[in-house]
Amino acid sequence: MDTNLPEWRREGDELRRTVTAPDFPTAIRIVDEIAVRAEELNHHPDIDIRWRTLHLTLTTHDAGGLTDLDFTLAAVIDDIAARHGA
Ligand SMILES: C[C@H](O)[C@H](O)[C@H]1CNC2=NC(N)=NC(=O)C2=N1
Repeated sequence: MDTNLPEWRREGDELRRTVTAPDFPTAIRIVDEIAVRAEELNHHPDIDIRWRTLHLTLTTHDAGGLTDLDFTLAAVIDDIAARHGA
């Protein structure tokens, strides 16, 4: 990555990251915290929940590609995940 986001991979116009939480309730708490911050930023990830594993995809639909908001939200998600031991 060209930014300091080693957990994320770039696939076309998207950033993707997998988060593995310690257990399912923690995974849901992570999603809930992401939801709060996503609303504040008015920027929303696609989230696929599989037991304690979250597959997150970021892109800016309005722009048809990646913008600063995607990289900002990626860093926010990294912080939330780290605080939950994920
Ligand atoms: C109208 C509103 O600002 C847009 O629909 C926002 C909402 N959240 C969004 N989230 C994401 N990931 N991409 C967008 O383009 C986007 N657009």
